[in-house]
Amino acid sequence: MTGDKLLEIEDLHVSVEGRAVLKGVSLSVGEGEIHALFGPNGSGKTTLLNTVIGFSRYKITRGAIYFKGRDITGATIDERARLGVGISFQRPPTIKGVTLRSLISFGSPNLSREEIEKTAAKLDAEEFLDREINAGLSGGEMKRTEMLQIILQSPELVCLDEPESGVDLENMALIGKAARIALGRDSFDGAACRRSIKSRRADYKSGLIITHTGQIMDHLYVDKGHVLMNGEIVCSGNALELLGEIRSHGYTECFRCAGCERSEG
Ligand SMILES: Nc1ncnc2c1ncn2[C@@H]1O[C@H](COP(=O)(O)OP(=O)(O)OP(=O)(O)O)[C@@H](O)[C@H]1O
Repeated sequence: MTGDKLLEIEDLHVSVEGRAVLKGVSLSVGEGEIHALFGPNGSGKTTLLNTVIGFSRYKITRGAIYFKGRDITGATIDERARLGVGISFQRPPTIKGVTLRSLISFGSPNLSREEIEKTAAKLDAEEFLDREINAGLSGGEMKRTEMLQIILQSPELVCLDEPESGVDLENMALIGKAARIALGRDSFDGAACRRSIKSRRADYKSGLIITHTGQIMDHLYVDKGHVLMNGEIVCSGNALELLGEIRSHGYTECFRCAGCERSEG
């Protein structure tokens, strides 16, 4: 374990409903780094994020997860949230009888009403604060409320599961800005941009982002990418290069390439 690693995943095997989904994933995210996760449908990307978050239905059968040097493999979802792990879901659930405002206040009791409303207004999400969580919201509206929650929660590790899904092109710029803010790269008033790169870096949060289209990468510099296939990371490297390869040759080529490397190694 090195001091600058925020998240370290070692040989992670995970089963969901008795089915082995992750089969030996190892990955580490340094402090202030953003990593992208690519992979075909059903390869295990959401399973990986939800396991890091700590949902109990994802059973870790082998391996370990460390956060800030601490073994959190057996920690509950609440303990992990308190330590600084946060997520914006791909398909957030509808929660009847609970308003978004009360959920935010429950998770972050120190936030003032004004702070919540000001941030919601910036994300064009004010009108959703007093509605039941995600009830009747469009895909894009849900993403805005998810980004609102993660900005206000301000976790040290920001996990985003397909932030662009269901978002139109105009709103994508807003989601991109919200992602930059959640990751400590920007602020609503632009103040962050006026500081030196060195002083800004101190505010950087770490991120693990699932993306199919890579659209979020038009708005955010991603340090590293990983391709997950059939529950294993088959390739890691420069995120933009990987995305380019996937766009040009598809995942079949990743699988073939990984097979070559294994037989060569
Ligand atoms: N609760 C569950 N019960 C049974 N199988 C599950 C459950 N959750 C996930 N799986 C299975 O685990 C596999 C991986 O699913 P996961 O959602 O992690 O994939 P993904 O890479 O995120 O896919 P996508 O790109 O389509 O979102 C899939 O085959 C899925 O059907």
